[in-house]
Amino acid sequence: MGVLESIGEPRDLRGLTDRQLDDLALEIRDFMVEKVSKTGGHLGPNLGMVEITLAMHRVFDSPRDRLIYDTGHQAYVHKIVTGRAKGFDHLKQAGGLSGYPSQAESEHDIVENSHASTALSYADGLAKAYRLRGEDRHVVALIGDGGLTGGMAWEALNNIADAKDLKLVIIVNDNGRSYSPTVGGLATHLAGLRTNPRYEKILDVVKTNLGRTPLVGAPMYEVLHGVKKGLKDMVAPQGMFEDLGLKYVGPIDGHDRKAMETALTNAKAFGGPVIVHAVTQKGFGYGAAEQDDEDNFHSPAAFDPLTGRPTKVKGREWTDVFAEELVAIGHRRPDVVAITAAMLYPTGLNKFADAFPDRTFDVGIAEQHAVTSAAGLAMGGLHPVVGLYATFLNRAFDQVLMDVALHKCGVTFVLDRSGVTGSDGPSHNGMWDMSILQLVPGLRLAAPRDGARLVELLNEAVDVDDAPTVLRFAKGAVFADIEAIDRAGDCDILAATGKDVLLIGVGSMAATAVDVAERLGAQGFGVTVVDPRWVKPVDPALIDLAAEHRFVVTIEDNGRVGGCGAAIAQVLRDAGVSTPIRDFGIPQRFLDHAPRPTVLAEIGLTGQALARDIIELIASHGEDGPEQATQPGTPSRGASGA
Ligand SMILES: Cc1ncc(C[n+]2csc(CCOP(=O)(O)OP(=O)(O)O)c2C)c(N)n1
Ligand SMILES: CC(=O)[C@@H](O)[C@H](O)COP(=O)(O)O
Ligand SMILES: [Mg+2]
Repeated sequence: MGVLESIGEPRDLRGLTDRQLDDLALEIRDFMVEKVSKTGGHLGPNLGMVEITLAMHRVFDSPRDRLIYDTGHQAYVHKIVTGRAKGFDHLKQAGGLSGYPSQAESEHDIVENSHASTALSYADGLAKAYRLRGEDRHVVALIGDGGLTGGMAWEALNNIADAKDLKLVIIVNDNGRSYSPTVGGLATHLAGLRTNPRYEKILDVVKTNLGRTPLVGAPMYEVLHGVKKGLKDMVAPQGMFEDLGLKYVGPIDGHDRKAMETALTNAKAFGGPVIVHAVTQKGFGYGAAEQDDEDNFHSPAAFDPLTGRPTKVKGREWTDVFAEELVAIGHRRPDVVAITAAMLYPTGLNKFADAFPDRTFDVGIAEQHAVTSAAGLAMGGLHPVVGLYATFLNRAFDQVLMDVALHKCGVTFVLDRSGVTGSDGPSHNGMWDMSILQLVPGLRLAAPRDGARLVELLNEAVDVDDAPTVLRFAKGAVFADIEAIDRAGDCDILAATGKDVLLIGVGSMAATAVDVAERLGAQGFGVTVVDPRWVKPVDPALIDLAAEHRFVVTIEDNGRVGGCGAAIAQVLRDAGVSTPIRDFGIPQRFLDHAPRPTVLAEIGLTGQALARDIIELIASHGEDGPEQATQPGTPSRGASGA
């Protein structure tokens, strides 16, 4: 039996010998490669976290001491040593282990939000609470070098630097990468600390004299071992952390568990805020991940553990269509530039960067800065395209509102992973953008239904130079093109079999709307399916169309509250159109992790469920059947919207 099987809780780590702990580290790495190769997940970040996590749980007493993981994608080892190894067969699956910390799973977990750069703020608050309540508890916040490029982290550090008596240990897990190499002055500074020749020289002196120092006894060895391994603030190059007034310990080899334990033990004993700078390698211990320079192992899908190659061939994705079209636009529009917030490859902007390196800006995990910098770029005569995941735009809402829209800047935001993403859990669903962006005066919002419309709408968006424009599309395989059979205003008519129901399918839900129309047609109901293309502002053509139908139904892969359906209902009300309207979307709650199709079925956003609900809606209005005979011809067929 291996050591891993004997670990049911962190206390089981305390009695292990160094040899057993080294064996455990190897077993954990093999375990994660084997399990994640089947389920997919954040393998690269977690392979770099083995020794650090073992040291954290051996030095601190979780859950009395609180361990917080920034972004939370690197907490697999934490889950393994807190009794959840068996859950990895169902990692990120419906009812299975979450890919992030989860309070429902364990008393050892506290922060579930997967948005980066938040850990130090949580830690600041928690440590203050324990101090005020007189509780002798430590807070340990682990943050990556990428997470440290986020503004919130510096807001927290500014406060923590002043709080000398907070029992707070910050571990900077510096692997030099977010997805891609971490950028900016901070990354350069951290690299400087890692490779400072003065630090290396001192270490050599200590190392070579250690054996010959006549006075060296056991205690001295420990001290000097500590110095060699990083407890050397007297020799540390003057870093910005110390300039801030923060005690800094490091850099330390984050794969040397004993060195980490020594540093954490001393940091704990210090009794005030300490930064422990650990240097690790993303993917450490698994060759394919160590050599990964295109982010393939940050969050891989299932792969062959022997070769590291994906087991499923990915089809053409929404991201690919966007990436290719933006390069084409870039060739004809020298004013178009691109901004990424440390996600060059995941957003597809790596293609634009290859073609136009001087016109591509990676600002680090700094969405607020990305948006306002884009406003500056627009004020300077350029047209920025900001590529983000939809959920991460949430934190830059004020910048969109007051820095871009107020100044009527021509900035285009392209929101990937919009709608239900599913497996990455509640904080990763892109389900709020079409609600919050409704509030922004002058902003134009488009939701392409397929690849052809993505190309069309992206070109229309970059031609708008006096207002923010937004495109949003789902995660994964791009949907098959659905051609329009007619136009009404700027809207595409996808089916027209009668006037019982005007079915407005937004973006990825247009294909589902076509499916619903077919199901309703089979029950004799006549349906007009409309894809608005631009959902904000509401197209006036929808007012006339609504007035001509018995019912209006909207379907969107976004929260119902404040979504497109709500906006359309308001416009119809204001126009005096009394046609009953019902909006379908994501209910206002945090959705548990599960694959996208599973979540869509659970919340009723499938063709079958919607058709059933619409028939019930019609019946609830005291009208039981179709009023008009269904006109001949069936709607054009689209792919399923799942
Ligand atoms: C606000 C926000 N923006 C973007 C992301 C996407 N994201 C997830 S992990 C990651 C890189 C994190 O880098 P780092 O903090 O260095 O951790 P590492 O993966 O290197 O351990 C990014 C950009 C996010 N989770 N939150
Ligand atoms: C933790 C994080 O925010 C990212 O790593 C995210 O999990 C990646 O999502 P995709 O797999 O959809 O690119
Ligand atoms: Mg990193």
